[in-house]
Amino acid sequence: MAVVLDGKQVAAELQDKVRRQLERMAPKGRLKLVVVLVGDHPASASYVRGKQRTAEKIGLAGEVRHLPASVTAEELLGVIDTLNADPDVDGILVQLPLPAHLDERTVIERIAPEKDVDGFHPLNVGRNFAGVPAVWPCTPAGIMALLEHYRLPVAGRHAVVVGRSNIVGKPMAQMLLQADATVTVCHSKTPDLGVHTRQADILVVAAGVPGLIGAEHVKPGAVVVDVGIHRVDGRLVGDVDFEAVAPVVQAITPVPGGVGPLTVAMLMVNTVRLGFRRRGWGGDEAWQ
Ligand SMILES: NC(=O)C1=CN([C@@H]2O[C@H](COP(=O)(O)OP(=O)(O)OC[C@H]3O[C@@H](n4cnc5c(N)ncnc54)[C@H](OP(=O)(O)O)[C@@H]3O)[C@@H](O)[C@H]2O)C=CC1
Ligand SMILES: Nc1nc(=O)c2c([nH]1)NC[C@@H]1CN(c3ccc(C(=O)N[C@@H](CCC(=O)O)C(=O)O)cc3)C=[N+]21
Ligand SMILES: [Mg+2]
Repeated sequence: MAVVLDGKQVAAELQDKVRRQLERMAPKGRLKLVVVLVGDHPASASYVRGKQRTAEKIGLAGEVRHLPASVTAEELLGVIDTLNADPDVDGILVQLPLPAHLDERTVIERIAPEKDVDGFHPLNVGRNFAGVPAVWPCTPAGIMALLEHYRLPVAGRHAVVVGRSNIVGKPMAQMLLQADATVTVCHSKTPDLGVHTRQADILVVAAGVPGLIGAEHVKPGAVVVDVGIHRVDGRLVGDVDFEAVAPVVQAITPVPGGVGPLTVAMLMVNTVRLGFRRRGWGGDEAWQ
């Protein structure tokens, strides 16, 4: 039976590290993260509450700017401009997806890159892909922290990523590549997924399809990271059929309690890194 990788535990440790650094800087001021939530997408509202709760717990000011689903592009961009210009605001996150009448690209590109805690702005994407230090998107960054925590080697391994979204799959593949893995990326047009996933030493699944990966898709002894999150019959499940896959592999993340909490913890780390840099409180060495 596999080791169950405890994302919740690793997230708690990361948060504690961040909390101690914020405590040290408390005499200088309080960093602030603003989450912009448009409309009433129920899953989004629940994630956003989780983010705000975590922020407050570790000593960040966490504010949710809740806008109606009917908000115009001009109004939303105006809110972002105000947050960009506000010297008290260190991090801005616009919760995705946005209602269909709003163009996500335009909105993401409006966020000041030095406050872009998601790492979605093209300047940060470009820097990251070029290997220039910037903040990485929270989900892949959290997964790398998890692999490090459990001392699961990446260099020289064959990593297979299922999914190629800008928020998970692509940055995940790039982070694994920069950590010296050999990387394969699969997507909805990949004819035979199993041919690739069965070769994975490290398999990261971010397809958004419940139960997509079964025992027949994995190599015995692999490390499996499940990014997917779905509410099915009132319970949370991932893209991996946990019951079927866990007995075959070396290690696997659960859903819930795996990647999700790490995403939230990394959001805090990114906020603090950007805040320290913007306020001149020191570089990364100041809080690591
Ligand atoms: N736990 C966490 O912190 C987070 C969880 N999530 C969850 O992770 C999942 C993925 O999110 P996200 O990347 O935003 O999703 P997207 O829908 O943006 O991307 C899904 C990707 O998976 C590919 N895909 C879809 N179906 C298949 C299939 N049958 N076989 C192979 N590839 C497939 C798509 O291919 P194509 O490009 O060809 O369309 C696409 O590249 C979702 O369940 C989401 O809720 C997301 C973010 C954070
Ligand atoms: N701009 C933006 N940035 C994001 O990072 C972003 C986003 N938009 N839109 C939606 C996705 C999804 N996402 C999750 C965060 C935490 C959990 C999480 O904490 N999950 C818990 C369970 C939570 C629950 O109980 O519902 C767990 O897996 O244990 C899940 C998913 C961030 N995303
Ligand atoms: Mg949209």
